[in-house]
Amino acid sequence: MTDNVVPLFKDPTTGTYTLPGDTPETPAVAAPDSVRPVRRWKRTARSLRAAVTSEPARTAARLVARHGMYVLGGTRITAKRAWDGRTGSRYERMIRAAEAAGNFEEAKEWEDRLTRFRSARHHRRMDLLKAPQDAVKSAAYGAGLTIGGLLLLGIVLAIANKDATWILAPITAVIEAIAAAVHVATVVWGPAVTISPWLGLLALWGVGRQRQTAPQWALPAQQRDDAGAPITPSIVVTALRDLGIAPMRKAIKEMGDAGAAMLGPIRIAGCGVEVDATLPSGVSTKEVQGRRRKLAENLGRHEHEVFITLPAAARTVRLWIADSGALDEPIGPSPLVTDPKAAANYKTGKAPWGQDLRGDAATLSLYQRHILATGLSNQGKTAALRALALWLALDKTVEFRIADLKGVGDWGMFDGLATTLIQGPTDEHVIQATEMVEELVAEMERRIQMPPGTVFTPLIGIVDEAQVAFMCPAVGADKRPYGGSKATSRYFMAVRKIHNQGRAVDVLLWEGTQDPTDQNLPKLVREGAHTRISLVLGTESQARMALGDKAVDGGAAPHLLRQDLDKGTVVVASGGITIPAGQTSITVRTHYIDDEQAAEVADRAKALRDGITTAHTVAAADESDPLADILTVLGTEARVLTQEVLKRLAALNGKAYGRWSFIDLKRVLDGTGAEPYKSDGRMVIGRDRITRALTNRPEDGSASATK
Ligand SMILES: Nc1ncnc2c1ncn2[C@@H]1O[C@H](COP(=O)(O)OP(=O)(O)OP(=O)(O)O)[C@@H](O)[C@H]1O
Repeated sequence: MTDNVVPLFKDPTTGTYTLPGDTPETPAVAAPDSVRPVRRWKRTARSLRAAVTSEPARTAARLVARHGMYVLGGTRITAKRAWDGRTGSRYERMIRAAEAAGNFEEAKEWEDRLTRFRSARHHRRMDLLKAPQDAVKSAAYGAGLTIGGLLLLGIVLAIANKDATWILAPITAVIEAIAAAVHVATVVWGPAVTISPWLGLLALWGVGRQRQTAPQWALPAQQRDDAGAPITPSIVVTALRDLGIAPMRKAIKEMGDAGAAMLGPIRIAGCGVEVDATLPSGVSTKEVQGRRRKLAENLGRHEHEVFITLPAAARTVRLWIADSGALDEPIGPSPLVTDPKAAANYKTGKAPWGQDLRGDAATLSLYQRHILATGLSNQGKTAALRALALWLALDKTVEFRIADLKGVGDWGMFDGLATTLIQGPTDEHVIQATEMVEELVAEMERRIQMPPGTVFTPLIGIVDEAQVAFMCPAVGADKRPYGGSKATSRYFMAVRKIHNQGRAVDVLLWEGTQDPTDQNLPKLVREGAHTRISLVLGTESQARMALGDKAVDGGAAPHLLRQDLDKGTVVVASGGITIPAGQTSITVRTHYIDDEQAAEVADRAKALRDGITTAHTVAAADESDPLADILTVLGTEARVLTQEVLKRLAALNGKAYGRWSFIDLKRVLDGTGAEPYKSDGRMVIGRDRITRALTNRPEDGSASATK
């Protein structure tokens, strides 16, 4: 019950109402007088508090504090400047700053300057001792010369006017001028004495305002919110000072205003700025890297908007700080989509893949490099890998064999472009993918045995969702498992062989894999790739698996990308991309090529090639039908060179035809009426003849290659 409510009680006998403590003889004393002041006090305090904490009052308080602090700060700065100008304290401060930054050479230079300043000051002071005599002498000479000069002028005027009174006229004029000046001064003096302190105050306020000496809380609302504010040297130094690294804080405090000497120039770099900071001795680059979030917050940015890398210079961190929100803006479409004439060259070209953080085009060379692309699910791994394949497909010499172990059609546009396209997630698909990779091994071994100097066409094997293969429990008839990472594991061993020897003969493997662990992405496989790409990952240990220790120690941090927000942003460690000196990786925002656009680019790539027939399974060697397979590989062409037929047969079924030569081709075609013949001086096989031979073949004539 509150103090304002007084309970009444009904007397059952009289029916009247009484106050508590009322008796007929002693009426209840009215509420004590003391109650009232207490209530009033409370009310007054409450309204006072409301008035003081109201927004207009706060704004007024801020205004007063702000301008007061400008004057105080301006006074402090002006006094300091005056003190600096008259003493050697500026030099001493620079010496301390250079020492704190560990730059002893610079400290020595400042010390020399201090010595020179002191000796010059000493000379000035000694000169000052003789100054009064000199001043008296100079005044006497000056007065004598002036009076003499004026007299001379008067004499000349007197002669000219033929009137002796002119002799003193110049002196009289000067005396009158001085009298007038004194009169003016006496009139002005009073107001000047009144106004000058205010002018002085205004000047101090101006200095304080210019140097922003008011505390943050005293600023107007729109200036108080410094999130996304432009980056200045003072913001960077303050952010570093407040990182919570004691030696850094101490060193920067000692440096005072000279703290900005730690920084290189702040350069515009794409949608942000870049600045190198040389750390004071006793502070390691790793410590700064480990406090990325705090640094970002101190800079008024989100964590993902600040990147810390290590440039070539020792004890230096390179900060790239995005303009606020700029990283959330999409980058433009891929040149592959916008330029219908885009071309590719496997050996000399670079895939136009995206933009680095500086906003420069990021291009990747795919020449003789195995690729590993890793990331959490649904973050753009397939799209990033596919964009590379689409560019490379525009070089018609490149052959693709693809196994997509997710199989929802992400690689469907390669049907009619790749020679093999396996799509599906089951063990059966893994078995086929394994056989496809084993065929790549067979082709690689065949190429290795060719005479030195032989030029090979690029053969790219792609296994997307490769973790499915490593985790496959299926075991073959020979008791060898398809998955796993044992010495008997078929997929693992085939990948290892290609990693070890494929590069030199242009048999390359690109793998896309999800959420890496030691089980679904064995160490040896991770390290066999020359180009390692990572989208966002869950942990630093996964980042190490994806990109290697060296890249992560050098600042690569895919685990700090934002899941679902940074789709398509990759961290790349590769010799195929230009990485700034000293860095071990680079962050690239890739262009997104959606399924429809991918199909258009693939159609352009198909138009460069002669009707490729894509095999959707890997045929077993003992099931092959050479005549039918020859017809398949001829596609829509009327005649094809025998060498080309052999190549296509090997691609179609490496096990059956991988080691075939012209003799084998001739053997199966002898007596069929479709034997190789000469056209324009070169041996070819004709499509019509093969079709006829197949039509005329007796029912049991589908002899296999091995029969
Ligand atoms: N470069 C990009 N920019 C913007 N969004 C992208 C980019 N790449 C991919 N995405 C988006 O991410 C989605 C998933 O892409 P993608 O299928 O390539 O991911 P993934 O990592 O391969 O997925 P999964 O793990 O399921 O195979 C796409 O549908 C698209 O919306």
